[in-house]
Amino acid sequence: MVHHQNKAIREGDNPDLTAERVTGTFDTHSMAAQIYNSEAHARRRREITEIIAKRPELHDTKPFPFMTREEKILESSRKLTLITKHMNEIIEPNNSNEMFHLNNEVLGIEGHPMALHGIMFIPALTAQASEEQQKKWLTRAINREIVGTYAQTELGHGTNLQNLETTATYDVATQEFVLHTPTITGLKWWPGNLGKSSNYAVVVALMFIKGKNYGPHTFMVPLRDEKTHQPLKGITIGDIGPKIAYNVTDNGFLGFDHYRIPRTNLLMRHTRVEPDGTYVKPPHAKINYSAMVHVRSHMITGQAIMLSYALTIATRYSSVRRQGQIDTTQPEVKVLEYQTQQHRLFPYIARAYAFVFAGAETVKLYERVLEEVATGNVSLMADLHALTSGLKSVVSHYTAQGIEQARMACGGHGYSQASYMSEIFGVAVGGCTYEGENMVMLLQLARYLVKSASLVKTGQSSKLGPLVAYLGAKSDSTSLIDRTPTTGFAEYVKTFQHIARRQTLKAADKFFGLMEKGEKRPIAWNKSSVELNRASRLHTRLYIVEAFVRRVEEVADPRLKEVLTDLLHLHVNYELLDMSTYALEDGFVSSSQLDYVRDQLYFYLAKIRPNAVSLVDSWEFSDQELRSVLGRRDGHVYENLFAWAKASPLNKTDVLPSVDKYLKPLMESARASKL
Ligand SMILES: CCCCCCCCCCCCCCCCCCC/C=C/C(=O)SCCNC(=O)CCNC(=O)[C@H](O)C(C)(C)COP(=O)(O)OP(=O)(O)OC[C@H]1O[C@@H](n2cnc3c(N)ncnc32)[C@H](O)[C@@H]1OP(=O)(O)O
Ligand SMILES: Cc1cc2nc3c(=O)[nH]c(=O)nc-3n(C[C@H](O)[C@H](O)[C@H](O)COP(=O)(O)OP(=O)(O)OC[C@H]3O[C@@H](n4cnc5c(N)ncnc54)[C@H](O)[C@@H]3O)c2cc1C
Repeated sequence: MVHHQNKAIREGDNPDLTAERVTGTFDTHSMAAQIYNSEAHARRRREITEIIAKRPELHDTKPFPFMTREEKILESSRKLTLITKHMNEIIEPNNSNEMFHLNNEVLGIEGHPMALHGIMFIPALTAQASEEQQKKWLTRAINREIVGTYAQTELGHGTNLQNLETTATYDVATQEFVLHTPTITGLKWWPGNLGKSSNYAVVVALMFIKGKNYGPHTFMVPLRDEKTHQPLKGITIGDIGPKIAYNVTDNGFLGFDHYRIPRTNLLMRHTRVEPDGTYVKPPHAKINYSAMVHVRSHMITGQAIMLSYALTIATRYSSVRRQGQIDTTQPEVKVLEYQTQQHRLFPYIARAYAFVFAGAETVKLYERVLEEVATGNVSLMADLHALTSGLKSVVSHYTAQGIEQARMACGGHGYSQASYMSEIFGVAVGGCTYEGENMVMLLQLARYLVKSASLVKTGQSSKLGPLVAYLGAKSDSTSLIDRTPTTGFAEYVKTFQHIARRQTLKAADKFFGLMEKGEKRPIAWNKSSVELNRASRLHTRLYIVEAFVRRVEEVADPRLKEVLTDLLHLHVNYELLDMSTYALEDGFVSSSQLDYVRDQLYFYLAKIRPNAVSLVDSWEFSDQELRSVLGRRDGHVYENLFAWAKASPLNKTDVLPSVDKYLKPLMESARASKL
């Protein structure tokens, strides 16, 4: 067997796809180590994939699109039970990265009965429960003796947490909190796995002590009997019905009727209520929002992975799909040869890499903040909140757009559920809403930016944090892109900094100006909010570019460095063109400079072309994980599309009951009336 740089090559594959892999200039295992941020993790992913490949009981019994929701939940529970039983044979104990991969392979992205247990319930208990409480609940949760979720959002309120309606009123006499849902709109609504699976939840409720509202607090609440799984008395609970996607997760509703829990079920790591009702406040007012920050920090990587699923499917398929000619004297080309197809896919391949690099930095910062907060140091919480608010919004927005572009790049077959594109899109686009609606979270970042702008305007730039230090720097008068003989990334970064700084200062000026004219602060804020959110997006996109630059600078392997540098070139040119209005409006970049940027973009589309398949193969998704007929590693698309269609439940019989019952009589009566 010939040794190839692209490790996805196998004998018997579609030769069109093999031809693409042979042109790859770098080792895909080494690139996987960049993507997954360590050689060891990339290797472990492959090992886990191999273990699963050898265990048919962990495979899907039929394609997900052919199952009903009930069947999917049953199938997912079956596999969840198996992986729980055999967890220690497959992954390292308590390794959340390995667990994430195991879940994606075996259970898939549509969710499962313990999705929220791992991503929010355990993190909430870890960060917010006292040691004593952790002894009582956390070990049981980790052992899966109990199943939990995070119940915050209500029918009437998701964004505005101060106006939640669920109350937890302290009863000094019994030392209990009384949980109550006063109205329909106060029903908890949306929490994942609340509907049918969980028997506990970390519930967010407004805490009242002696008539005073202390705002949202988190409580550990038993919901269902541990033996019978029946709802406990005082609890109304159920599933909210099918959603756009993510339907294996039973998002639920929950109401309380004067439901009592002990005082000690308030999560008390940072906040306390003494038996007599004395309130001990936390070191930071938002410390109990940590489970949200946990998801926001990790979902950047999750989104990058879902974008790459779609790009892997579309890029592989574009290498085996032949349609039309470029040179009419030549045979039909692979659709990947079209510049429009490359322009549709390659900038998103670059974005997916940019997002995963930014995601790794975010998780690192999150872990640092988590450690510091545990020792009482809350100084970085605001920075982390601002960064994750911006990143979750920008990354989920472009991920959804990229997946939709990838779907359209697959033509008609992209519209078939055999592509799995609609599910990937549906799951990913949820990220624009959950963990804070994107506009709302951009406005959270904007608060931080406006404070920073105010420091700049009052001559206190030295106080700016590292993420916003550029706001205090002076711009060159014009961009130096194409004005220096060796235009490099530094000129692009300075241009993005200029654009983000100008928009931030302009939006802040608008806001401050309105207040100077007498507008009340919240009115001035609302009237400036579109401009403020533009600033947040530009700031975040600058951060993503910088994270990409930092990573490329670190890479030692020259072959990897070269292709990642190509991708970075593509990224900065594409991004600049995409935000060119901002660059042009104050003349910082001229139209002739933009022509250069455009030429560079086309140059790098062509340069990346031979590496396109290797760049998506490097994410090392198995066929089981991708669940897409179009995205198959071996490229044998057509025969498998036919097999997939034949397996459709509708094809079990030649004549459907609907035909017997309605269409046949209809046609017969139409024929009869003609006689
Ligand atoms: C397990 C690990 C695996 C590792 C492997 C890696 C792989 C990748 C993992 C992939 C993960 C994919 C996950 C997909 C799973 C899908 C599951 C979906 C689950 C969804 C769950 C939910 O949606 S839970 C509900 C979420 N809800 C929200 O987000 C609500 C949004 N609203 C808010 O957050 C708040 O209301 C608010 C922030 C908008 C306002 O809060 P509040 O009203 O209290 O604010 P104030 O106006 O009083 O104060 C503002 C002030 O507070 C500061 N602040 C706010 N939040 C924070 C914070 N968290 N930290 C620090 N500071 C904060 C804010 O900055 C303001 O400060 P000022 O100084 O006043 O400006
Ligand atoms: C797939 C999925 C899973 C979820 N899982 C959970 C879970 O496990 N647990 C849980 O508790 N919740 C969960 N949620 C709920 C989710 O967190 C909320 O839906 C989300 O925070 C948005 O809140 P909302 O629905 O109240 O939107 P709204 O706030 O009603 O948003 C509607 C519109 O109003 C705008 N808007 C609202 N407030 C402002 C403002 N202040 N300024 C400007 N514009 C504003 C928004 O931008 C948006 O355009 C989930 C949601 C989804 C879709």
